[in-house]
Amino acid sequence: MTAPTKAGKRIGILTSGGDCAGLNAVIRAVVHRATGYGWQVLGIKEGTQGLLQRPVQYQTLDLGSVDGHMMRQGGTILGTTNRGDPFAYPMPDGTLKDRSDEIIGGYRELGLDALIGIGGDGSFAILHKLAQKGGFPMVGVPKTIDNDLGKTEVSVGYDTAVAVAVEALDRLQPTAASHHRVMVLEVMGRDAGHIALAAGIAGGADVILIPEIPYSIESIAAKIQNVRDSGRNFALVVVSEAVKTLEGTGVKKILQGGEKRYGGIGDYIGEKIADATGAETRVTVLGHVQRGSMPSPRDRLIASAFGVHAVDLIAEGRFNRMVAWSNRGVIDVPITEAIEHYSCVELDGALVKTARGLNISFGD
Ligand SMILES: Nc1ncnc2c1ncn2[C@@H]1O[C@H](COP(=O)(O)OP(=O)(O)OP(=O)(O)O)[C@@H](O)[C@H]1O
Ligand SMILES: O=P(O)(O)OC[C@H]1O[C@](O)(CO)[C@@H](O)[C@@H]1O
Ligand SMILES: [Mg+2]
Repeated sequence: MTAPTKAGKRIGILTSGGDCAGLNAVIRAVVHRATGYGWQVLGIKEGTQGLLQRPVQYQTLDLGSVDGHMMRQGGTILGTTNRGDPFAYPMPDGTLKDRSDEIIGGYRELGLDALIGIGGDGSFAILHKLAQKGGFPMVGVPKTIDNDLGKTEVSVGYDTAVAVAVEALDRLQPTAASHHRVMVLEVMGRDAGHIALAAGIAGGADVILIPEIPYSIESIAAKIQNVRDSGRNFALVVVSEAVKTLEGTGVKKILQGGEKRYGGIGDYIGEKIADATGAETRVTVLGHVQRGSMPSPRDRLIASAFGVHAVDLIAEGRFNRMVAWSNRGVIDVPITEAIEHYSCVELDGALVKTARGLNISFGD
C-alpha cells in the first residue's frame, strides 16, 4: 500500500495495550479536529504491530469513516496489541530481538508529521522510547480500564468498566439474597484496585479487597458475621485480580506463548471464606466483559475532549505530552511524568474514606 499524497500535515494514530470502551470516540474526535485543520489522518493497525509489517498496515481516516455509530462502539476499529514489545520482540526461535528500527522505519514510510498514541502506562513507555530513538513527535491519550496512569484523574475506559462491575453486583445481590450466599466478584485491575474500590462502593459490597491493603481471612469472616448478626442473610465481596494470596503471591494463569495474566484470586478467597464462615459461597470472574461494553456517556465525553486536545497539541508544536483530566477540564503533562507516577489507590483518598464510612471492610 502506498501512503496517500500529502496536503497539510499528516498525522498517525494508533491504539495500544488492552482495548477498552471509548477508544473509537477518541479516534473520531481526532479525525474531526484534524480534518478541521485540513490535515490527513492515517490509522495504524494493531498498535506497533502495524508499523512492523511491510507493507505498513494502516487505513486513511476521514469524516466519512468515523461518523455514524462509531462513537457508540466498544473496542477499537484499528485493533490493538499488548504483546510484542519492539525492544524485546519474541521471535519464533524463542529469542528476544530489538526490532525498534523497523517500527521507526514504518513510521517514516508513512511520511507522518506526528503520532498520537492512545495507550496505558506500558504502551506509553514503549511509544515514548520509540519516539525518542526515532526523533519523531508524539502525543499520548490515556486509556485503560485500570485507571492506573499517573498525572490524570481519569483514563478513557475506566468509567465504563466500573459501570459493568456495578451492574454485575446489582445482578448478584438478588441471587445472593435468595440463596443466603456469599457472592465473590473478581474484577480486573493490573495492578491497582481502582475498579474494585469504585464498583464495591457503588454496588453495595460488604467487603472490598484491593492489592493496596493487606487483608486477613479472620477480618473478612468477622465482617460476614457482623452482617449475619444484623439480620442479613447474604454478603457481597469484591476482589481485585491483583490481590495476593496470604503467602504474598499473585494468582496468574499461563496462556499461549507463556504470557501470564491475573486470574483466580476470587476462587482462592471464596474457598477461604467458605472454610472460615461455613457460608455457601459462589465466585464470579467478570473478566473481559469489563472492557467490551458500549462506552458510558462520561467515557465518550472524556474521549472526545482528549482527542480534540491531542490534535491541538500537535498544532501548537507541543510534543512528548499526554493529555489529562484535571479539575473538571483537559490539561496536558509531560508524558514521562505520567509513565513515572504509577497511580494506585491512595489509602488516605476520598474513596477509601467513603468505604470505611459505609462500614465496608477492606479485610484489614
Ligand atoms: N507492542 C506493544 N505495545 C504495547 N504494549 C505492549 C507491547 N508489547 C508488550 N506490551 C505490554 O503490554 C502492556 C500494555 O499495557 P498498557 O499499560 O499500555 O495498556 P493497558 O490499558 O494497561 O492495557 P493492558 O495492560 O491490558 O495491555 C504492558 O505491560 C506492555 O509492556
Ligand atoms: O487482555 P489480556 O491480555 O487478557 O489482559 C488483561 C489485562 O488487561 C487489563 O484489562 C487492562 O490493563 C487488565 O485489567 C487485565 O489484567
Ligand atoms: Mg497498564
